[in-house]
Amino acid sequence: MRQMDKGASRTLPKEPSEEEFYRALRNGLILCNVLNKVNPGAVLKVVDNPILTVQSTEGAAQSAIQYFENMRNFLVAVKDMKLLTFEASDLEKGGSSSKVVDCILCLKGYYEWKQAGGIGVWRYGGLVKIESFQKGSPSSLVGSESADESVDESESSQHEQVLECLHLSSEVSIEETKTANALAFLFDHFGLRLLQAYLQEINGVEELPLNGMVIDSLLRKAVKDFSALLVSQGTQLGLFLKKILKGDVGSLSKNEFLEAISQYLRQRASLASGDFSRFCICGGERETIQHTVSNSSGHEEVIDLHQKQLEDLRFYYKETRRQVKQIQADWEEEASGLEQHIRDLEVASSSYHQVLEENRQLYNQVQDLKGTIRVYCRVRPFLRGQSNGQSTVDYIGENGNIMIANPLKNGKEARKVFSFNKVFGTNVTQDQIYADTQPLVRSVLDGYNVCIFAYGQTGSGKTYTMSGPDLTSEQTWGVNYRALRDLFQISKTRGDVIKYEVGVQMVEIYNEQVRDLLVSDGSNRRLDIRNNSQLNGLNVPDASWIPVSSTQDVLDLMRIGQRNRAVGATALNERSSRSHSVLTVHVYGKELVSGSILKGCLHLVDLAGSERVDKSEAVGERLKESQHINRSLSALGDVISALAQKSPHVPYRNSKLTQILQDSLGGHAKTLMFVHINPELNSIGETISTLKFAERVSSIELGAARSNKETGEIRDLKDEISNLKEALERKETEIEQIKGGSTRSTAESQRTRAVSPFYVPRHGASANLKPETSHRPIDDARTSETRSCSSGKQRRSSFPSSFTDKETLPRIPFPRRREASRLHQTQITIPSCEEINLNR
Ligand SMILES: Nc1ncnc2c1ncn2[C@@H]1O[C@H](COP(=O)(O)OP(=O)(O)OP(=O)(O)O)[C@@H](O)[C@H]1O
Repeated sequence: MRQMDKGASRTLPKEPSEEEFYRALRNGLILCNVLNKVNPGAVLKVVDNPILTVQSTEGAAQSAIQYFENMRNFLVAVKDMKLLTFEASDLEKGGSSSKVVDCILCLKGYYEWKQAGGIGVWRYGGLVKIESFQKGSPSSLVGSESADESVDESESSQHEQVLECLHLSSEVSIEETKTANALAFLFDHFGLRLLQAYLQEINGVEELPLNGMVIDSLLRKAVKDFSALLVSQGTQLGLFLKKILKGDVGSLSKNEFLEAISQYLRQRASLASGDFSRFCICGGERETIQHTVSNSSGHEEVIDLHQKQLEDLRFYYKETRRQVKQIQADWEEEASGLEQHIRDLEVASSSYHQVLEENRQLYNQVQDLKGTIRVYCRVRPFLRGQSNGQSTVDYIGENGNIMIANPLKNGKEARKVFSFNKVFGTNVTQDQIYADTQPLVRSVLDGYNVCIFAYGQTGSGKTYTMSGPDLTSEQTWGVNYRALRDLFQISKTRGDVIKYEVGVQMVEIYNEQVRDLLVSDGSNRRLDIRNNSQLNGLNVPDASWIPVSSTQDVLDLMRIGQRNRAVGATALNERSSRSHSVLTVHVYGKELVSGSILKGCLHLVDLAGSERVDKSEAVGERLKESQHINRSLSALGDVISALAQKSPHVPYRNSKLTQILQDSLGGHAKTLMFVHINPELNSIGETISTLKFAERVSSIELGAARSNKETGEIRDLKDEISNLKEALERKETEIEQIKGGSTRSTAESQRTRAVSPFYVPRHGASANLKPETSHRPIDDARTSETRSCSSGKQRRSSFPSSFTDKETLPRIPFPRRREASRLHQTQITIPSCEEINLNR
């Protein structure tokens, strides 16, 4: 339409929307002009002044009328030409747009037929049929001509026309049936061919089971693709066919036309040789056909050439495909190789960790044999609000190394590496910390003495490790609670073999004074420390010794301890960090079959902050506290140094702290120190001195730890000795009586001995006993009957009741136990028979 009417190219956009298309057609101007091109003079009067007429309302109405004229004239003319037509309302909203399009396409087809010479019969759809123009007749339609002239025709000619019409309509219906059949056949043929081609072309369909659903979707896809192809190729097919008609020949007979098509198809078929993707009608050129017809030998050459090229292409394609497959296979092989390699590495790394762990355990065993103090270092995380701080901990190795970076120093001094048994980073949980401590704690039940103490500057996390931040949450419990819980659990599981009793003491050392933290009467008495006495295994015998049998008992006691400490705290300002707290767990066990006695002791020590006085800038009471702390910690340092140098004199007595820990540091105990560091930059000085101290501690060798176990055999030997002694004494008494002397009874001559199965007299107290038995308990748990002392009074033991005769030694309830334990301070010397004789 744009080509045929210049006005249309202005008002009708190149690719109009449906709305734009109808708006351009509504005034009928384009349609009339186009129709006059197709059939000159078809519309005699065309209204053509749209812009001027919209100037006023009156003008607009007038122009609407004129436009209506245009549309009416167009529709009448089209109807007269016996072409497809439509209603004016079809151009409005809701009208039948397909009728408008049909009309225009019909007009177009008619025009093209006319342009091609108007030969033969032209048909459009099943409704329009127009016969060729008679020579010399004006370029108007036969249909319309005959319609115009029909009025003047005679009746016979009318009759002929009716017959002709009937004949034509029957011809049309036959043709239509034939066309429908041909189309159906073609569709079957093409449909199946299409499906065939699809199945051959689509890769991967071999693996796909062809069920009804797959066939449906394949068919749908084939039909869709084919429809798209028909639409896109349809126009070009039309042009190609018209070219055949239009060419040099001008017009062809039906047979010639069909022959030309067949010839073209044959050529294309041989060219395409099965490659359907190249089979495209639009590639066909009339010239080529004609050239081919006239010059078939040249054509064969071209075909040969093309076929060769095609073969080459096929070969390259196959080769490329093979190469791609090869590369794919190589990649797969390489990937599986890499996978295997990664798996090997994983295995290697896991066995590396295993070996590392084994090494660590072996190392710990060697350390145990040497009696080296075990040192674990724990790094406190940055606290809330300090998260952006620069950490002085540069690196933590898996083998117990820690590297401290000092940004204030250069060169060698900028980085220092320290080695310990283990270093725990900031993200380590309380559970993990205890897991490494557990074996040590458990050995208490086998009769070992164990000491675990926490060292580090104020705020570095000592209390966090030993007690935990929150008593109410089991997850955050520190070593103290976990250790006791563990001891209870194991003692329960061993219940059939060993009978255990567990008791605890809790003291603090504040300003070089030892205070009982488990007192219930609020007394604040100074307590003495007894070393080497091993009276009941209690180093501070005056401190309350409370039996515990469950974790709840421990929690209750801890609360009492904390309360007693807190009392001090209000008076003395954050006392907790200014005093050393010592929780001592005593474990007594008796093997039910052998009768052996196990006696273990666990010290859990939370030391006061280790910072220097000058740094804390303390004055007054604080200064005094700091001086005491410093003194006790430096006494600890001196003890450590003396032990490290294996010096003959170790200055334990220089502080209460070292006195309490004497058995753990110098005896045959297992000792573990948790050294804590604060990663903040302003603590770097303290951090370095703390770690240096800890390294010195880790170098001390105490000698292999020894279990405090007294076997049944030893006890039997002791019984025997005691029986022999008694028999000897009886003999001596008899001799004396015979000599006519004394009337003193045997009972009177006996001196009271300690009643505890765990009692060990001070050095030299029983000098006349054989050396190997002089340090051993001289009484027997099985004969725990109290013996009368010189004053004739009965004394009672505060030891676990299960080891004493219950009839003669009732269990002493808390808090009377404390008083009872005090009784044992009285040193009772037991002279030998020789001594008795000498005295006499
Ligand atoms: N491993 C840790 N994870 C999380 N917070 C910690 C850790 N260690 C310590 N803290 C926190 O750091 C603060 C100081 O810890 P803590 O009181 O245990 O230090 P301290 O060395 O016992 O101090 P003081 O010498 O004054 O008794 C507390 O708020 C504690 O909760």
